[in-house]
Amino acid sequence: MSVQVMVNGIPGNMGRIVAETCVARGLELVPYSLTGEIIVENEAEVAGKTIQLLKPSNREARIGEVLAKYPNMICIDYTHPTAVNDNAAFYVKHKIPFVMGTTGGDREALAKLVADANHPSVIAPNMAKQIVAFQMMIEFLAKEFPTAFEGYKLSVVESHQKTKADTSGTARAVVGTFQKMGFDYTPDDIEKVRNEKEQMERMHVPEEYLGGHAFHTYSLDSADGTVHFEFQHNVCGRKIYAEGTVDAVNFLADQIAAGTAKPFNMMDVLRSGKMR
Ligand SMILES: NC(=O)C1=CN([C@@H]2O[C@H](COP(=O)(O)OP(=O)(O)OC[C@H]3O[C@@H](n4cnc5c(N)ncnc54)[C@H](OP(=O)(O)O)[C@@H]3O)[C@@H](O)[C@H]2O)C=CC1
Ligand SMILES: O=C(O)C1=N[C@H](C(=O)O)C[C@H](O)C1
Repeated sequence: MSVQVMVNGIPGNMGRIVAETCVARGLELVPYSLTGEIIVENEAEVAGKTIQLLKPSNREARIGEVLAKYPNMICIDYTHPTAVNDNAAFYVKHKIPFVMGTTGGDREALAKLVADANHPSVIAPNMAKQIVAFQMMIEFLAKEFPTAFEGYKLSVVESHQKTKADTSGTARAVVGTFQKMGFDYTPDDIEKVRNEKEQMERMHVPEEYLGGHAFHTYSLDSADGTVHFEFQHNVCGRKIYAEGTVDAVNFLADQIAAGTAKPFNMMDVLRSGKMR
């Protein structure tokens, strides 16, 4: 039996591509989606299906009908940083397993919510396999060689499409790991580039990807300026995250079937060998 998924955040950019990727990889797309209050339409055409859009104001009244038809569905959330905690509380309340790709919100409260309920979930600010591997590499550095870059100066710059609502959740998470190495640097210090001219001229974002890209550079410089390290991940488009999201859904479905589901992150998914 194929896994049933409700993709929330349609008709947004990630919602659309994730829904298409779910269908392409053989998952059953549930024809409902949680959306924002200001969306005027009640339906959207995605992946060859008509998707009914449920707003924060009517989702409580409608979710019973959705769960009656799709009792085993898994939700995928690509909505808005302001919706993260509220949506997660909704999934926990209705006992719906979920994969949360949306960044921002109160991440500590989110982690506490799922931990207290031992709720089946995968939460991560980045679903791209190779970026998750990079995050694990930096975690390894922090654990095994925390003083390797002692005295160095950290700087982080990220560029995303100008419509992005928040600072990169990935950069925030990586900065959290650098903090474990003693760097006096906070997520507020991350430099955001949202000006398209600067994105092309300084960050070298190809023009055709101004509407969807994620460029990150983490620089480490020795105190005397003679040594420079640079870690960079530059993604054009969004396909890589959509593929990782489907991997996360399949992983979570396996855990549920085995009776071992609990809160996970993408590092757990990568470790499982389930990422394509
Ligand atoms: N984990 C990962 O690998 C990745 C994470 N992301 C994250 O995913 C999120 C979405 O990105 P993106 O698709 O580009 O953003 P978009 O703005 O294109 O789409 C977001 C959609 O969510 C809707 N929305 C707003 N509020 C709610 C709500 N309360 N409930 C449900 N839907 C709502 C928006 O509607 P409206 O326009 O009316 O507000 C919009 O349709 C961001 O946080 C982004 O950082 C993105 C890529 C990869
Ligand atoms: O909004 C995006 O586009 C992205 N959001 C995620 C983040 O904030 O880290 C992941 C990736 O950078 C794309």
